[in-house]
Amino acid sequence: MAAQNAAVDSTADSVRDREIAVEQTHLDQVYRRLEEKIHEAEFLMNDAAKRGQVGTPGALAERDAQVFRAGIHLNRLNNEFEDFLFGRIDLVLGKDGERGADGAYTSVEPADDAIREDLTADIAETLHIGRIGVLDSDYTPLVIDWRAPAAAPFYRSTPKEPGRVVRRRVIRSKGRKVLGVEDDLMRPEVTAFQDGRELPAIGDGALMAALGRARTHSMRDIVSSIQAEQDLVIRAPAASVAEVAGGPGTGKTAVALHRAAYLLYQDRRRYSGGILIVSPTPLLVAYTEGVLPSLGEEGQVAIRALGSLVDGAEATTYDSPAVARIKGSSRMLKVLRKAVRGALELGGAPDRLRVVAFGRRQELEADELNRIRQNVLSGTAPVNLLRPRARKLLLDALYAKSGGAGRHSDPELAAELRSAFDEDISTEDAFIGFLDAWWPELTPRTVLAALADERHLGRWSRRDLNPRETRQLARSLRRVGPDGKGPLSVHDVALLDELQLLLGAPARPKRRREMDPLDQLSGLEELMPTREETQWERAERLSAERTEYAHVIVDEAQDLTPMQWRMVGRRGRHGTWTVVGDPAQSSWTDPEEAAAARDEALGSRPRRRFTLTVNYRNPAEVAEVASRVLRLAMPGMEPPSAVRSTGLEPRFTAAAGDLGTAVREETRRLLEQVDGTVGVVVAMDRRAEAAGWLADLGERAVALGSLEAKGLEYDATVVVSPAEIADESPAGLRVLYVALTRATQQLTVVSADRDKPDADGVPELLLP
Ligand SMILES: Nc1ncnc2c1ncn2[C@@H]1O[C@H](COP(=O)(O)OP(=O)(O)OP(=O)(O)O)[C@@H](O)[C@H]1O
Repeated sequence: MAAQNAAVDSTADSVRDREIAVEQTHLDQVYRRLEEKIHEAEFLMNDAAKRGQVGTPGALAERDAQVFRAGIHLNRLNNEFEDFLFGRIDLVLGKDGERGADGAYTSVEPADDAIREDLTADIAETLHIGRIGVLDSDYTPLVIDWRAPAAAPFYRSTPKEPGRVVRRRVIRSKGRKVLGVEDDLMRPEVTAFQDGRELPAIGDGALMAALGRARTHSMRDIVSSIQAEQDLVIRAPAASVAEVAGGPGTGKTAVALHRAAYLLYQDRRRYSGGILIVSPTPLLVAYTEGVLPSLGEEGQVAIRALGSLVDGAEATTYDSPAVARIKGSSRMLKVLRKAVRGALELGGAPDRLRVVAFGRRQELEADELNRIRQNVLSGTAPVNLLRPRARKLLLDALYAKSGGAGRHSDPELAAELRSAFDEDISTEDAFIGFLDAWWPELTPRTVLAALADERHLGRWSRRDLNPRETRQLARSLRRVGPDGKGPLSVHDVALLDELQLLLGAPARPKRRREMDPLDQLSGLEELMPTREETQWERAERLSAERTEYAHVIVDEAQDLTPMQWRMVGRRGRHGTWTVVGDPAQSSWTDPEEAAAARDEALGSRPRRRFTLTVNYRNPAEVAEVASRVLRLAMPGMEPPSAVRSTGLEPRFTAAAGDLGTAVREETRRLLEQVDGTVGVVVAMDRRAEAAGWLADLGERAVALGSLEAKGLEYDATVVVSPAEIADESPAGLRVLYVALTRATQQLTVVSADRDKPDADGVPELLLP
């Protein structure tokens, strides 16, 4: 019997080896073609460099453009050289037998006679799928870009709805070497033939192999194993708003990133306006940053944390939940509106204006000045932009007092007199000094600093915040210092953005440019690089200055506060949107207020809703423990179904003495058991302490505050004192749900006394 099994194994091995060799031959052919293309690009670069020596402005511009294009080309090819061919589908003949622009048959359904009555069929087409498309010199497709319509069956086909696909294959390769293949049969009942030989099926499927891999500190793309329900979202038309809901681990972040790459592929011109991906934390940005380059997309997509959305501001701290709740609430809008007006009067605004006009002293008293200020402020324009109007009304009032208005009946002479008067006064030092103090140019940071004074804030917030909230808010803003340049919190950044809008951009001094002969040619300026700036620098500068995007993708959307929705909304006023989130993971306490702000940001655009239902991250054993908290946090809400099981039950331990020692021990144990990362999730207040606990355990172990764990995942996690996390804020149970759903393999829960663990160490909150 053993001998018979060995024979079967060796036959299987030889079929596998043969299939690997088949794919290797194809990959070799693709690399040969890629090398040819790289030579072409290099030739372009050299040719362009030669033109540069000619030196006329036209030749210079052409050179720049060519170098730019060839550079991108080369860069993409080099980047995608690693592991770029990952899939293959074998298909039977399509219904109409027609081919599309990429050379592949277009029909999704099989021809009537494609599968014979005896359930045999011939493979009519084999397509290889990769990160970019590669055509052979005769334009036959060697590799189809994963985003091309012809690649859709690779993702969409299921045994239930196979379409033309008989076999789907995932190819694993490293560099130029094919390492393995994993096949799924979409029509297991059919025996298919290719070149007279029966089509074999190898391996246990690619998805499980991908899910079981150890995690590092960077997210991987899922391009070789996107599932059908995810593919529907990735390829959804971008006409309006795609709203994607799904529990933890259903691939929302992965889908959002792949969608960005897909949209760019579909319509690069339309999305030249840029795609913005908004992430809740810098940790999640760092975690996901590598995915788009691995999909061949860089440059057009900006991934920004909520705390880095405003240029020149970078959030480095977190507010307590109570303060976050105040700063995030839409009530702040009214407070800020009053603050920008009120801030004008701070800094010792003079209560009298004295100037000399036409040789006589003119004065405006406090009540007149006040009337003028109120009159100007009755306008809705941003406060800094109202300054010219304030100046004009001051001059009007002074002119009226001077009696100049009645001096000439001739309108022309009267106008001349008035203009001489205005010029006389507005160049006077006393007037200039007065205006600067009485209507200062405000910056968002100075107003934010002004809010830190409880007396001032009390005046502006009287109707909208209670005295306790006012005190808490003022105290928290003291951190930003008198000039507003101190450390900012994530929620401060949304306030700064709102203030920027309410104040209007302060007039920036224009950058001086050297004289350029091309400046005389109208219209060319936009096309031509200036002397001080290369095309590359210019592209970088434009993307840094960009504040509006063609498409905005919001990840972890359930967490945006109303003020953050306003900030993000402004960045996609004219764009289309993809919004992904899970209400059960929301750390925001007032979901209705946030929903209203979200509706306002998304406007009346039609919405398409999608739901993702399968948890690819957590083993069933971990998901079951997390679902106990979901029941408490969101009664009636169904968790997604976990796709795999490890047989490893989560471990519960009650810290007998020092909590730190227990956590350290558990972390050390897990580090021995998994190859990848271990995340230790603690209440926000314990972050620094927890970092100390893990100090010498190496880079694979990371301590995180509960809010920082958003969107991340680790091979194993240690969740420390569930009760402490749950008690942190009114949304604490949902935050705990997030913490419990980070593990891809193992979960350990360490309880403290307040968790009231039972005899087995299971904390009260996690009892079945
Ligand atoms: N089709 C897939 N093939 C392979 N891996 C997948 C697939 N879909 C999701 N994953 C993996 O599952 C994990 C969870 O994905 P992701 O982080 O995108 O989920 P999420 O819905 O954003 O989770 P959360 O709401 O908890 O942040 C990741 O490791 C991701 O790579």
